[in-house]
Amino acid sequence: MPDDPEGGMLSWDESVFRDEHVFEIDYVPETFKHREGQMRNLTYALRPAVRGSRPLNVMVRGPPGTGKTTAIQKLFDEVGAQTSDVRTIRVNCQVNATRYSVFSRLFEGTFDYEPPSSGISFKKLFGQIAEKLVDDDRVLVVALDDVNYLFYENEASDTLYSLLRAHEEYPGAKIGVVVVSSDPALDVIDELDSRVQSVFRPEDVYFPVYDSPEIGDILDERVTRGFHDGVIARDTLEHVADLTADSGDLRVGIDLLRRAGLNAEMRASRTVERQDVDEAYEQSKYVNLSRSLSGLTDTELTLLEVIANHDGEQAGEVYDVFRDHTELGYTRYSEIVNKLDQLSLIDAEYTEVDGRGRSRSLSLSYEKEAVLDRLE
Ligand SMILES: Nc1ncnc2c1ncn2[C@@H]1O[C@H](COP(=O)(O)OP(=O)(O)OP(=O)(O)O)[C@@H](O)[C@H]1O
Repeated sequence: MPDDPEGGMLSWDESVFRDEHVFEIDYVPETFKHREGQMRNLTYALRPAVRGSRPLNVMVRGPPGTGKTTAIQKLFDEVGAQTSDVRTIRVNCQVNATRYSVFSRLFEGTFDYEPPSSGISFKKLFGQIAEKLVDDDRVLVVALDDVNYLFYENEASDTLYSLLRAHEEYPGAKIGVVVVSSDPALDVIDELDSRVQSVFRPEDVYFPVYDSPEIGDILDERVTRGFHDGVIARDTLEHVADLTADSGDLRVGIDLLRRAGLNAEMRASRTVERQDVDEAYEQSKYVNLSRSLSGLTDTELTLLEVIANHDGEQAGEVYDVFRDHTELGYTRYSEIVNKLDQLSLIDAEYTEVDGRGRSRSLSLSYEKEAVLDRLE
């Protein structure tokens, strides 16, 4: 309860925050600790591009919230500072999950305007990007961030094939690819068609989860920039680091700091206490869930809701309910089930059903209320 004698919240011009923006999702940190080795390997792979040659392809892997996207952003900034002869484009495959949509994004990055909305063929789209590259004598480095989403949609092989063999159709086109996967269960190379495997031999760069001391160290810098002096005590920050280490996702910690700060303000306190952190954790522990949900289509969300209300039932029974909401056939339904499973939103486990052989039972990976609350 308020520990301010006046009661109520801190007044509008009082705040625990010096700069709340450093806790926002799109903030690119000034320093990037504990990733020196990864940055070195990435720089090594891209160095040829700065000299005008095709760079080495790279496969970046690691669980969510381990700094992969940040590394790419830092690296692309550094390349941009060196030369304007390399074009670097990061594609978020959660948003651009088909080959056509990846290339639309590349078109936009190349020409600074979107491709015609009336639609042009993939071949034309590709041709214009490649010709521009050759005309400008530039090297293109494409980062396919969260590439696992291309696999869920069965678009990964076609997309990579087009990028990796561009120089055959468009002589002089120099393209390097950095694929970034955050799905530990996905064997990227293994899942590609053999025609892609034969041309894709990437350098491997791995991002392990940060341990608690590393998390504390990284968050300490946000605290210094984001909060006024003395707002959060050392042992409270260590508590934040420990909670974050449980999930391994640094996003949890950043979200925790922000929410804990807001909770402190709500109590009209100028300091963030352990209770603020613990209350905040009830929301922050779901940042990954919220992020996964934000990338789903309406149909996928509908199916997830049906599964939430029929937790643990057989796939066939769930489909009967789902069919009341959509026109989709069973094949497409199974594909969506697979995607939700790969995203670790559900567990689709094969079980024996009496007299009917094997069937999958579908159960939620999170508490039902946590999912339903976020679907509203
Ligand atoms: N070493 C670091 N120093 C400072 N901030 C970091 C560091 N590593 C990660 N972050 C921060 O943690 C958050 C998550 O990092 P990032 O988006 O790079 O992770 P990711 O591995 O790409 O995650 P995902 O696989 O889910 O896309 C970002 O807000 C980023 O600023």
